[in-house]
Amino acid sequence: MTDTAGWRIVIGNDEAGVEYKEALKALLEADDRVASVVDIGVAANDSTAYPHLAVTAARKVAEGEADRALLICGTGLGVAIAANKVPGIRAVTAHDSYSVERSVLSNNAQVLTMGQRVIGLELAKKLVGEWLSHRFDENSSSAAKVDAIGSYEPDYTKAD
Ligand SMILES: O=C(CO)[C@H](O)COP(=O)(O)O
Repeated sequence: MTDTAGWRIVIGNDEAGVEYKEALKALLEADDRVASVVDIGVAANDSTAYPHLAVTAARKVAEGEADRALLICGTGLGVAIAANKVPGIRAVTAHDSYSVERSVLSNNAQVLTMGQRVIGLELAKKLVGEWLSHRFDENSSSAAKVDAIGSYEPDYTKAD
């Protein structure tokens, strides 16, 4: 994202996250800091397992179609674990203000996940609003540490 363009966000959920996905999607769509919202989540009667939608969303970020992803499941945990399987993706579950801030400023996480069965909706909305205001500083002391995370990713180009 450039300073002026607005975030391109992909949002997703499994059947345990439908209600919050709808509420948070509406919040994002009404926010001037957001350029676009792409919904890859499932409907209430769709039992698609959370890893599939998490990886779909994470791939959109990894491939540059979106800047960030917001994923909702029952706990937020499964979608984070699955999204982190996509090379280049840093996905975190965060249900408090400080963790949301540091997920961006320390970890340059592009994917935020939350659990509909864990956090109240009003707090989730507040945190998503805060999330939009945080931007990673590539010149910060955290940048080398984030690079170090990437250095542990498998390099498939070296496969025999
Ligand atoms: O929270 C979930 C995964 O972390 C998901 O919404 C429910 O998963 P389940 O407990 O395996 O049904």
